[in-house]
Amino acid sequence: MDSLRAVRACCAELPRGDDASAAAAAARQDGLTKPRGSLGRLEELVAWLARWQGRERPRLELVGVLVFAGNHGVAARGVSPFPAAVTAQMVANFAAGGAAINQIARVAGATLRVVTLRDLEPTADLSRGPAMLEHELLDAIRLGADAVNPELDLLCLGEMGIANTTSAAALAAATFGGTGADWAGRGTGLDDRGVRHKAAVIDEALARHGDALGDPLEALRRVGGLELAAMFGACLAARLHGVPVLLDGFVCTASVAPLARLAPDGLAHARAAHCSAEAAHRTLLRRLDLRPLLDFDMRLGEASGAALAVPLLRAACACHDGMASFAEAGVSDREPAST
Ligand SMILES: Cc1cc2ncn([C@H]3O[C@H](COP(=O)(O)O)[C@@H](O)[C@H]3O)c2cc1C
Ligand SMILES: O=C(O)c1cccnc1
Repeated sequence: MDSLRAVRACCAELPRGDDASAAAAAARQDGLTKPRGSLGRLEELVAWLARWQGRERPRLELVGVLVFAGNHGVAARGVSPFPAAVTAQMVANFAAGGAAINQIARVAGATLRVVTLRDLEPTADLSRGPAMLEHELLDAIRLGADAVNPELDLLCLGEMGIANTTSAAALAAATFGGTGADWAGRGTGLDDRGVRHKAAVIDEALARHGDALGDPLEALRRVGGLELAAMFGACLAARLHGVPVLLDGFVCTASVAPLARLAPDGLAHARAAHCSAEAAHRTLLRRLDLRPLLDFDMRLGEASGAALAVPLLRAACACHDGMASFAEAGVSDREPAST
């Protein structure tokens, strides 16, 4: 992917996953000692993992958590209660093991990697002009893509970047229409007045960029951010490598919305791990036809919601792999329907 044109071309020909493995996994589920379908969404999740891993019995030996960190020029507009310096301070906290994601990733049996974008030098203020130049967008997409280990069995995606819920809301508005008020939320804890100001800043951005936001990659360049572009690149690379993806909250989901617009099934290899308490996340998930696994009132980011869903997938795989079939266990299957 050495040009935006190459990124577009790549999106036009995404791999579809392995039908045979998905079908074999579903067939195996039907023969296990349980009423058919009784493990509900655990069964569907196994078939999804099987499709993208290309394995009838998916495994979760190598689970990665990638957190991309970047700063935003729009932070200067007072759209977050926290100062931009917190981004770097939290990156240091990740390295020291003191953040929420350090704990949740450990519990999930996942390896955490934090990637900082451009030494945390901020983007330009998206309310006054494009956040990034074309080469900056491309560099961030590539950094994200290159951060994905192709050997992973599952990738959890997340971010850290003060003011990035403003960028995410603007990108959601660019993707699905609507105004700042439709997509702006409290982020790290704005009061009502703060949310109104944030919505007004987003409206300024939407007015300034106008029709140019109609193109998904141009929208990502103009109102996205470096860590959002990196998550986009990582999600795309995961698709190419056959690595299934768990998306985190509002910011992570917004960052991959352009992929859904560049290709009709662009997010088929991804699942929404949770629905964030950031108000517009539920709307965004609906618009993308993503059904979250968890709804836990979390609104942190850092891939925390994505990593929290990993144990669910582990349980799904353990049942799939370890359960006996009716024949193996000598359990009577249901009677054929009587006429
Ligand atoms: C201490 C702290 C730790 C965080 N970890 C994730 N975020 C989250 O909050 C930020 C987005 O919210 P806003 O748009 O309101 O600034 C992002 O950095 C996100 O990852 C944090 C925020 C703070 C303050
Ligand atoms: O849902 C998210 O991604 C989110 C919400 C608030 C703050 N940071 C991230």
